[in-house]
Amino acid sequence: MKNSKSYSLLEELAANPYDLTQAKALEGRFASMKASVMGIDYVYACQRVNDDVVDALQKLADETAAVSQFSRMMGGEKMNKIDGFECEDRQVLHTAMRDVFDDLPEGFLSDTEAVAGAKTEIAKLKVFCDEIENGAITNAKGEKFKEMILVGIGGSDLGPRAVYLALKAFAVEGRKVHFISNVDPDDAAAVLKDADLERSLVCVISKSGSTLETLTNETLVASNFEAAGLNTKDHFVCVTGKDSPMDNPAKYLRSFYMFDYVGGRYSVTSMVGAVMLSFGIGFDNFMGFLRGARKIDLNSQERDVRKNVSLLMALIGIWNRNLLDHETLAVLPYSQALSRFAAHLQQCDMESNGKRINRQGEAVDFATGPIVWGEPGTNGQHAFYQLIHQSETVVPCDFIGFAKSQYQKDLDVKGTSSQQKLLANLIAQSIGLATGKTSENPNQVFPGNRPNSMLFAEQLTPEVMGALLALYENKIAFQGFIWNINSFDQEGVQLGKVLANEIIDIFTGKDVEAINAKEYLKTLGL
Ligand SMILES: O=P(O)(O)OC[C@H]1O[C@](O)(CO)[C@@H](O)[C@@H]1O
Repeated sequence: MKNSKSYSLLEELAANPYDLTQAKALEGRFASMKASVMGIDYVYACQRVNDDVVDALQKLADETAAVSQFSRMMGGEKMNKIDGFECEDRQVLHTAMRDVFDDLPEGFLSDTEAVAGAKTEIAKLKVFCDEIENGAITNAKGEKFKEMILVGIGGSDLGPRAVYLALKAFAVEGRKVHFISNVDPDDAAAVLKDADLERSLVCVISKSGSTLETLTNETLVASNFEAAGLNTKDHFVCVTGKDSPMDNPAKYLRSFYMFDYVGGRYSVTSMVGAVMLSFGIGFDNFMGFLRGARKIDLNSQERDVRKNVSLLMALIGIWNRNLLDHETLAVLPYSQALSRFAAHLQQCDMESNGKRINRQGEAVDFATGPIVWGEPGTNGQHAFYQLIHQSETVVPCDFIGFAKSQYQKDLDVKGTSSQQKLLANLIAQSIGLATGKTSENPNQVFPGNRPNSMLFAEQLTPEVMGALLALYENKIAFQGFIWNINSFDQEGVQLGKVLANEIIDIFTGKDVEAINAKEYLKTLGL
């Protein structure tokens, strides 16, 4: 990236970025600095960019063939690899999981085999959902299932949980979903205390079928079912990779598959999210969610950066990270339903782009993925916004908002509804961070020039949620393509797993060297 012509141009432009604090700085920018897709507006008026910067970013996208790389990924080219080194060496086809609507425009790429695999699993799922609905599948007493406990961690928990919470307003009447992820026994204990086991399905999710936390929790939950006199085969379904250690259909009421070309953190639109979401919010709503994601995948193949929203988000992220040197990105949804969305994006982005070598195995000479974090507004305003407004650290922010609430249950208090109050705060924060405020009192000076964007839609529906998810997934992929890093492996989490297993061996009395671990345990009295 750094030796491209467009990057030199961007460096020149970055010496004097657009000053959002000057008089009338925002005038006329809201209408012109907006890209829209599926009724979702991405407003970047409060970013430190002008048309010259956006043009240079377009050149960077062109020079790095970002869109072509994305299309080739969708077509099944192996994108998960490091040339010349041992690596996963795989295709990256989470987009095929939503390429199931027979809507391929001419000239667009698709991987027919992966699409066929996705369709097969969706068809199996539809049958399963109907059987639960019409009572063909029940508990031993012939009663219908009304709860589901999802057991999984990382990509097998964060995304599905974030989306379920986002769409809980659309829950099937009388149904509930619980989540167990942490190997902390209190996580499972708290859920099992509240769940009606007799009327519960358990959905165990692990792509590898070998994740310590998930296997431990599966056994723990199963022991509770057995203690209650329930046969786990009547209640447990699994989602796993074909031929993984968990691929044992005889053990489960139903087995669904995900594929090695779908990365864990990109798996929400595969069976990983599908089984639970179809149970919790209904099969049709799940398909609406998929449709939203699919529409964004198609938009992501648009060359013009002012029309390709994911690409624009990616490039503005690169401007902030590499040219303006901002280390983090706060995702701030003004929607309680999106309470776990930032946590999901944290994994999706940081596990993907927290890398320091390129796809040829050489060290990169620039920063890659930002630290991603966030909480819903207005709650966050009363917690960490002080730092965002007035500290030395500049934190770029992505605001997310909706014109209408989901439940449409609101009350006018002192002339405005709660939704209006929420929106007033959202817009106020975006402007305030950008423009800042002068004062005679140094303690009341707001420096401004805190870059932020806004993603805004009419209402958080299943389709809009699918779109939001794909906007960020594709943004992350675009950044990886432009940085020339592999966004699809996660070697960085392996070391911790190996070391934890060594310590588990110490606990079980095995003879391992692990001197540091032994001393550490002794200090802690363990
Ligand atoms: O689905 P699995 O194989 O249990 O993996 C769970 C998670 O563990 C990781 O491999 C690393 O934490 C994630 O990438 C993945 O989402």
